[in-house]
Amino acid sequence: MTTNSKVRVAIHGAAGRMGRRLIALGSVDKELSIVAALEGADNPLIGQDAGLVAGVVELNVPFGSHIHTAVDAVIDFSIPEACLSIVKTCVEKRIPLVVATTGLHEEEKHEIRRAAEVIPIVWSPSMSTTVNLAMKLCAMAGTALRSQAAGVDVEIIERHHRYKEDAPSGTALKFGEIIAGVMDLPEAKHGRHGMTGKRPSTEIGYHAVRTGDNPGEHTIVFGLLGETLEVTVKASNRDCYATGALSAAKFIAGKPPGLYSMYDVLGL
Ligand SMILES: NC(=O)C1=CN([C@@H]2O[C@H](COP(=O)(O)OP(=O)(O)OC[C@H]3O[C@@H](n4cnc5c(N)ncnc54)[C@H](OP(=O)(O)O)[C@@H]3O)[C@@H](O)[C@H]2O)C=CC1
Ligand SMILES: O=C(O)C1=N[C@H](C(=O)O)C[C@H](O)C1
Repeated sequence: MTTNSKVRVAIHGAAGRMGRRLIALGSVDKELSIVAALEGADNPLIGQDAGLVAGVVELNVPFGSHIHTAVDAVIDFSIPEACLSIVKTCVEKRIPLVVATTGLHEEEKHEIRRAAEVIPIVWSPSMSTTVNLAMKLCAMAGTALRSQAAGVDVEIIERHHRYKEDAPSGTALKFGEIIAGVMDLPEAKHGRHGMTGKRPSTEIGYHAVRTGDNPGEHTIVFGLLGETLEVTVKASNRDCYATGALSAAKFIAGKPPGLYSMYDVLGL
């Protein structure tokens, strides 16, 4: 299934911010080889060498819009519509897949779950080790604090670069889902404005900040009366997501069909 025991990886959304870091870091990873760099058919970089565009050596891998070679895993960092299209391709070709794209609607998420009945998929809104560890810590905090007599207010604040198109981040929503599950907080409140009234005890508040080139920060606030716990995790560049996704590709190649998380990849 692999050539010279290297995992053959295709990057989908390869010319994007994340795609370029995946090409750059993947090109120096001895355990894998980047064999395809996929973009939309009308992308102006089609035909150009992915390594040169990513700022590393020539890889002899031109940007293209279809998979023409043997591939052990695809990594997707694109946009929701394109993500669903590569999910379909991977199902047809029975290729293991890593899904990192966020901003998916419920129906699109449902398609990913259905695809995982046929192919193995790692699906996570954050490939970062410290973000996934912070999720574990927040599950622990939520469990420990859920029966506080005076109540606990959970607010999630995320900061990202000005180019980000979805809000709140997929990671913020995942933090919320995990905490809602352990603390039984069924309502989501996205920002506040005007005469909002007293804060209900049943909600999680989400706040999305968009500034400059921030590669991603999340702060989860557990507010009690008299004291506050905050869990903060910050990326200083995108390589934490790229290295996590490359590890996920190595993990998923050759696995049986099913839905896997970064907890599985990282052994958390
Ligand atoms: N799970 C995680 O750890 C992380 C997830 N993300 C998520 O990954 C996604 C991408 O982020 P980022 O790299 O910053 O975004 P970019 O906009 O920089 O990259 C997206 C890329 O996808 C390309 N694309 C558009 N249509 C298609 C298509 N039909 N087929 C193939 N490629 C296509 C875009 O091309 P074009 O410019 O021509 O439209 C672009 O190059 C976002 O959803 C983001 O939230 C980001 C970081 C970490
Ligand atoms: O768009 C980004 O940049 C990021 N998106 C992901 C998300 O929405 O959670 C992960 C990371 O925070 C960077």
